[in-house]
Amino acid sequence: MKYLIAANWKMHKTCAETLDYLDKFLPSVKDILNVEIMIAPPFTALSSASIRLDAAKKEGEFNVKLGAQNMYFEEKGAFTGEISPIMLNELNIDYVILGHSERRHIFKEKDELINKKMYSAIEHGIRPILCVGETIEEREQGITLNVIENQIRKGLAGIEKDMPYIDIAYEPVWAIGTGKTATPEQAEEVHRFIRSLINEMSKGNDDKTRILYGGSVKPENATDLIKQENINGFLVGSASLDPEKFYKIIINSLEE
Ligand SMILES: O=C(CO)COP(=O)(O)O
Repeated sequence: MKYLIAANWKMHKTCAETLDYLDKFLPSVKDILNVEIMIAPPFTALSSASIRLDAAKKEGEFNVKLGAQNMYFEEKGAFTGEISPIMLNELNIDYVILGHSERRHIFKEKDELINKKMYSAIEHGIRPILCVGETIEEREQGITLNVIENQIRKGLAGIEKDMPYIDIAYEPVWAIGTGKTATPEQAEEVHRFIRSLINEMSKGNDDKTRILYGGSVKPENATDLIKQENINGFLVGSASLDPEKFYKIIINSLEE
């Protein structure tokens, strides 16, 4: 299984800034083929980024994929402000991030909605990354693993058989954008739990599913985190906004 190092830019970068980033970033990773790299810019920059990546692909072997940060589950209709899987298919989007903690907490997305989106993404050939994670209050109450199990069971309800087309990101809410990273041991404890849960749910068919860690990943902590047996890549927020830092995270992850 190739590890996945993914960038979630959140609500950062215009089209022009995205193209400028790709001009700097793409040449630096052109020979890195043993890890998969994904970038998820905002919706407005997806079309330009898709054209730019397509051109790069034609120039040679290439390992950078494009992701969306969200999508709606319907194909079309009266859903003001939403983006459909068909629209993402047109732009050759490979991945979609679903159930991110900012979607859950700021926009009040519930597990049932996230499950419909997961189902729809798989139906349309877009690989979903299901994000899960506990708040600091939940960690302090000692219910971290219950929260994670609940989010995964509800998020994957009815699609356990599709595990080979799904990745999961563990992002503790208290570590996102705070500079506080889970220690490698804290992260590994949850990742090990997720691995055994999805192994059980999919009846052993989980070897193509990567479990990514997200939450204040930086070049300085990437090596120790990726050494953990059940950490199969990263979902990086703020440090991915700088092409050099994101490149260093990738390089530091490869050393192990
Ligand atoms: O939410 C994240 C990625 O999806 C993590 O964000 P930070 O890397 O900024 O903590």
